[in-house]
Amino acid sequence: MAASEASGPTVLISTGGTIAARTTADGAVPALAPGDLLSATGGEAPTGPVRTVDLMSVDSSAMTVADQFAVVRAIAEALADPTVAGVVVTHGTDTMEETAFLADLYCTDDRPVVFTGAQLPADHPDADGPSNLAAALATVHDPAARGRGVLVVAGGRTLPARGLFKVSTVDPLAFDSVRTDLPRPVLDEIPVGRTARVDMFALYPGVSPGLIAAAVAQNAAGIVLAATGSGNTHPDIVAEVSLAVTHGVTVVVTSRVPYGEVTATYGGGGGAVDLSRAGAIVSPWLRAPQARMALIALLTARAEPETVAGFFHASGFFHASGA
Ligand SMILES: NC(=O)C[C@H](N)C(=O)O
Repeated sequence: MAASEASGPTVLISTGGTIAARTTADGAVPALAPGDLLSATGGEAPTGPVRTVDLMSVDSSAMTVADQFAVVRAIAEALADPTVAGVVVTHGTDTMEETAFLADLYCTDDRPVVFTGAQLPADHPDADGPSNLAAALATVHDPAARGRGVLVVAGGRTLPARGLFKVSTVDPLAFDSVRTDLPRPVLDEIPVGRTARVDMFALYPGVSPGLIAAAVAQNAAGIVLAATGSGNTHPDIVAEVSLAVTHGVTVVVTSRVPYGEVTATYGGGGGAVDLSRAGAIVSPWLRAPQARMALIALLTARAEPETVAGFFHASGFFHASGA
């Protein structure tokens, strides 16, 4: 999309979350419509015209995969209008790393797509939502935001969706990134209808291998393991992974550690070397929540294990052999 064509409105898609929440006797719940969110910014940013889409009103921790794909489709529908300058999505922060990443997986348009949210409800005296939304709307008009895929704006910080994770339950600086220059392999068709089931487990000392067997028995198409350290676990888990792969389940290994590359370094029966030999695919940078969204998208498109492996390989950096 040429910059000159996109001089029309920004589309603001609201989905709920704390940015839209009011405090009630039963806890904070999303209640505000996108128009209310806009008025709360008090015209703080020079944003140009804004067209609103009231897509849903949910706490992001309660989002379904169908909801997440609905957000991705709403972004695509907004960008189908060539005059639209860009898109802002308001979303709960709990699972923003997942939905923003899912949107980034299908993002081939140069126009900015910016997610934002808040840590404090809209009726809190220090509510951070209005300034976050104003910053997100301003980002749409920032030439430096073009062609970068989906961005996330919170607490005065702008980060790419790919590699993002939530780092604080309450601090306005809600997010950090495993690294901000990750390659962005993209997928071409946003699926409609039923999506593949992918389960995700964190591994720990004494973890029961039965967890993996249960996922296989319940017909999971894929499993993502947030293993310890650089992708390691107990040999009994490796044995279950091997069985799962034999049953046609695609297994991806990542780490429960927030920073650093996940690599097949360790052996000893339970290391990432052993998991790889058992047929698991190593995700070098994308951590479990984002690796799971990628695996859902790939398996819904009926990707073969080689294609899945190719995606995760392309999501990392080339290492010369022996390096
Ligand atoms: N700060 C937030 O937005 C948290 C909220 N539970 C949500 O994710 O919807």
